[in-house]
Amino acid sequence: MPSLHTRKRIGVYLNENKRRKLNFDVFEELCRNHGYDVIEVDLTKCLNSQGPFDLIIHKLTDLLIEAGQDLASHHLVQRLQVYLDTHPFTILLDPLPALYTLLDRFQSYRLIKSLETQQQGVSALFSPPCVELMSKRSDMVDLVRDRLTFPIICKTQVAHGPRSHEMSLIFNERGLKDVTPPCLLQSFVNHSATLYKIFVVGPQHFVVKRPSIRNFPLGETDQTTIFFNSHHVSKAESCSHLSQTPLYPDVLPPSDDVVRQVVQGLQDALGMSLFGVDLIVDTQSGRCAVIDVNAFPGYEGVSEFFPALLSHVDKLLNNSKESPSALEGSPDVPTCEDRKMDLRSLPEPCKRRVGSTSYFTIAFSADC
Ligand SMILES: O=P(O)(O)O[C@@H]1[C@@H](OP(=O)(O)O)[C@H](OP(=O)(O)O)[C@H](O)[C@H](OP(=O)(O)O)[C@H]1OP(=O)(O)O
Ligand SMILES: Nc1ncnc2c1ncn2[C@@H]1O[C@H](COP(=O)(O)OP(=O)(O)O)[C@@H](O)[C@H]1O
Ligand SMILES: [Mg+2]
Repeated sequence: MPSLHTRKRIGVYLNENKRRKLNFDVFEELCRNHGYDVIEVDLTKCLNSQGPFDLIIHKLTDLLIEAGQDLASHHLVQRLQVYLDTHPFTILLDPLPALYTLLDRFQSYRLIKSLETQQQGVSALFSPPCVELMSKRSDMVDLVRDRLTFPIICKTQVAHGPRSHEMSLIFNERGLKDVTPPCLLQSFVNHSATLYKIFVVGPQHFVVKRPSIRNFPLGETDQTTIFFNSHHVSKAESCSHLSQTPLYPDVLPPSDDVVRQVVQGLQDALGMSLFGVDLIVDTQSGRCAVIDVNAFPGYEGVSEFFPALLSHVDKLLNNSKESPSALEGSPDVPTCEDRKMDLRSLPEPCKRRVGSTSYFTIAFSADC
């Protein structure tokens, strides 16, 4: 007789640092008081024995980066992928393909650029011109002359991880010797040291004002390259020398329409619920530049984060038709044993039907 879990089950995968910064235990308690079971997901162990999961909230970015260099991390990600492939009703916040896009600034900016081109009429939104540099190519100066304007901001291609916030401001062609490919060069947009962070939680979003980088004279100057860490500039408590500014007139925040347009465009393109967008307002034109998109940011300054997240999780779980908790243990749902075959021996995923649900039995060489 299949075991029926009456309470829906939420898996959580966050590293200790993130869990502590968010004080996520409070959210988990909120969920339990709301009738959910909350389970910390351990990717080093078989997920079937920890599941079933109706929904998994995660920030896997560290592991996704490590999985590119380390087989053990790769297997952990693969274990989750096999679980998701064999439990199609488990909701993942947020889908892995979207996270891979946001890990690479080249891909992120191509996506932001596509949002800009989708606009009708006078575009209120734009993505500052940028150049992707895989190496210090011989035509780099010509590329910059052709596509960018000084000052230029240089960002690593990889958007996450310890070195991903090390940046530089370049003020002339001589300064281009300081670039560190693979990197993205982007025209700097004067925005009077004011950054607007849009924090998205499902259907809701919250705008938080943050310090940023002061204005510079446009065009080439003799200023030598400035190296900085963005986490010293745009945190709520940052007071970097780059943010020390003469008294700028108050920068008008982006309009609600523009914010909604950015959020909707990114949600449609990425299919994500938990992300942050960095917006700056061009001091000259008043247009909004989208300069960064982050998966599962810190939501600092958003006091409504937990209630908004619980409300979103509620909607997702109450709208989901079948629940893996209800189906788990059904004779036809593949168990851990079914999958302990060698990946190489199975030419195609085997498809099984359980009622209206198709389950795939995917061979997996490691313990599931
Ligand atoms: O430093 P936090 O906690 O405020 O959050 C970081 C975010 O700062 P923000 O909340 O936007 O001010 C931060 O946003 P920025 O990159 O600073 O725009 C990132 O989202 C960062 O995640 P990751 O390390 O790039 O995966 C976030 O780091 P994690 O919290 O995910 O480690
Ligand atoms: N094109 C730009 N013009 C002006 N300032 C920028 C631009 N791009 C980034 N910045 C500044 O640099 C900071 C970090 O850039 P961002 O792309 O958000 O990187 P990170 O992923 O480190 O947050 C921003 O918060 C903003 O202050
Ligand atoms: Mg940012």
